Amino acid sequence: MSNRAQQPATPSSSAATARDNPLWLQFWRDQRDDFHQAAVNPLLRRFWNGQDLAEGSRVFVPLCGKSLDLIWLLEQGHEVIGIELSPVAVAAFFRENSLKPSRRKIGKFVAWRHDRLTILCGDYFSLTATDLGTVAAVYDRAALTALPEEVRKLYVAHLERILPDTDKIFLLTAEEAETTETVATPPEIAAEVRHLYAEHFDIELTHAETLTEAGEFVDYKLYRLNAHPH
Ligand SMILES: C[S@@+](CC[C@H](N)C(=O)[O-])C[C@H]1O[C@@H](n2cnc3c(N)ncnc32)[C@H](O)[C@@H]1O
Repeated sequence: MSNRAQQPATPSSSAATARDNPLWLQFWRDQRDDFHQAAVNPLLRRFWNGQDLAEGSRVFVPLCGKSLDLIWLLEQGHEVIGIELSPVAVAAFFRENSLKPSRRKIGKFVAWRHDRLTILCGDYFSLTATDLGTVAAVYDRAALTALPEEVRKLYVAHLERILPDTDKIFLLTAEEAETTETVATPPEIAAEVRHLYAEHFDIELTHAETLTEAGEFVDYKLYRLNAHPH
């Protein structure tokens, strides 16, 4: 599964995420945030309600950037906790949305808070279950796919460690369409998604669409992952 379509500015592959962190920090300092969406993700708007979460449920948004999806999730009545490496991104999020957060050091993170929203600023791979607390669902847009392919397995393993009781993941991916695909080819679960999640989750491909971007075909897919019964 390629990550190119979702965020073309991804740092080059590296076996350890820590080695990519300086690159992400530099992207934000240089305002190279072309992965940022100027509007709420349309698939989130269209399909989130099917998650069937209780009013006020807590939602985790890993690698959240300054996504407007955080605001939309708050508007649905959720408590939201994001994690983002770059303080430039976190500061931009609050400034651009005219919110005045409090800031407090928690373990290896700085917690920026406003009302029902917390963004922990720091490295996802340092996050503990205690830092995070209980969450009902995960919203992943360009988080898994932001990471080098060899690190994605570690990302999923870490997610399972810090969220042992979370049953639901709403996963959005974008990948370059295979040149062999034809309109008649039914959309399929990407082999990598199956490989990463199938051991612990039932995987449903809820929606797929192919769009043309800069002359290339890009497959957008929405997966709902539901943990196997404990
Ligand atoms: C492709 S962007 C996606 C941001 C957001 N999910 C969105 O939809 O706009 C990936 C984000 O992950 C952040 N990031 C990368 N590695 C991280 C890490 N190890 N811990 C926390 N955040 C990280 C980057 O700074 C960047 O903002």
